[in-house]
Amino acid sequence: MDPALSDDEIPELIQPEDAIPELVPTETTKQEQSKVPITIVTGYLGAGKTTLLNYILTEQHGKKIAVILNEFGDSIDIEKQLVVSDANSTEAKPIPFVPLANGCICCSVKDVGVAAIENLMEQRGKFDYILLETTGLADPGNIAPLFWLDDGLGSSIFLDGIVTLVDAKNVLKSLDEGYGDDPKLEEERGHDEHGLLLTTAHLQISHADVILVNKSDLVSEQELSNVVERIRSINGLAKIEVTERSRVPQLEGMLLDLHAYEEVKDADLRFTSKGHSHMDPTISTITINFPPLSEEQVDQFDRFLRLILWENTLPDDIQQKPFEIHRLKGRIPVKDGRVLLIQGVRSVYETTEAQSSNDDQAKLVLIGRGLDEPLFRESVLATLSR
Ligand SMILES: Nc1nc2c(ncn2[C@@H]2O[C@H](COP(=O)(O)OP(=O)(O)OP(=O)(O)O)[C@@H](O)[C@H]2O)c(=O)[nH]1
Ligand SMILES: [Zn+2]
Repeated sequence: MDPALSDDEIPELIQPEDAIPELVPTETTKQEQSKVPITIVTGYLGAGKTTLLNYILTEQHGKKIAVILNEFGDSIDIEKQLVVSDANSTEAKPIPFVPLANGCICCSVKDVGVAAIENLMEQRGKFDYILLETTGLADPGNIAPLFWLDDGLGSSIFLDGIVTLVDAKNVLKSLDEGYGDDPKLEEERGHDEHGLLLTTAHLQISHADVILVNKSDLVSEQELSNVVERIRSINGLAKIEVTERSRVPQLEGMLLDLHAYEEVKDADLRFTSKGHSHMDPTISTITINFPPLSEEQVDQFDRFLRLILWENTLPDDIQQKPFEIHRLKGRIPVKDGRVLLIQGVRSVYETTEAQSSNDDQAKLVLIGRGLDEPLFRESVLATLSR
């Protein structure tokens, strides 16, 4: 396990006031060599998660993959079963989970979860990859920041991305009515001022980097395209793939090596430019384009980000309705030639820099609840003109 870091050794992930750390391509390569990527797999009961994991464990991918099934995020009951696959076996071998000696209940899920995985690697040797399957009701927005943040704390694992499986036959019903088996939880998340329910299905879709629309054999082509359109309107950033029996056409980029929390590439933002209608009343993706920033505007823009992510409000409170941001990505060119690359999940965000680019417009993409695109655009422009 990593030796404890003293306070001044802990790298700050959020450092709006400080100098922005430089993102150089070698950084990623270095990280990938020394750290183990983790993909979080979410999806409601019966959507096909186990089918997906079995498929992966029997595919010849030449990787040693640990599959962790647990109640993560919903309870401290950290894990039930661990399955490790390696290149030479087609048989998934469950191994007993060794609890942490100091895994007491009052520790945060973060400490317990990340430390447990590290502990496991110490005992079993390093894996090439970790897949963490969450329960049907887990909100990935609570889990993702834990792994992402811990990456900055010298952890030996890093968050590669989130994959959400949906059941093509039932997902529209889930979005409209919730999963129905935990009314209390959905009641807590609440209805907005229009009486719209924020369901677990919404949360699993809005945080996803890849969405597998599974059980496509059970719906007609028309139903399938309705499902895809609805999902796209919620999450304009994710890759969407239609599957049967969870058979993804390739593992790389669909399940493994997603690089979803690394450098924001122009291509990552491409889907969102197509102008999708806001079919889902609860959650939508909005895109804001604006001109490159002057150096003086960089601070103003950062203040804007902090306000919308940390205070859930727009400057001058011009949007009275409450909103909620689940995911954020942006490429913001600065007139001095830099490009700011912004990644966020819930209230956690990170700004890195790339040198020079072809971006002639800044592009900020937000996924969340109650986001009013024209108001946000107006607000960004007003902020920058101060
Ligand atoms: N028709 C059809 N059935 C599928 C498909 N994918 C999975 N199934 C079946 O659906 C059932 C549920 O699949 P699982 O993989 O167990 O779903 P899960 O998400 O892992 O469910 P839990 O692990 O219980 O949370 C199983 O009987 C699968 O064989 C599909 O594409 N089409
Ligand atoms: Zn404790």
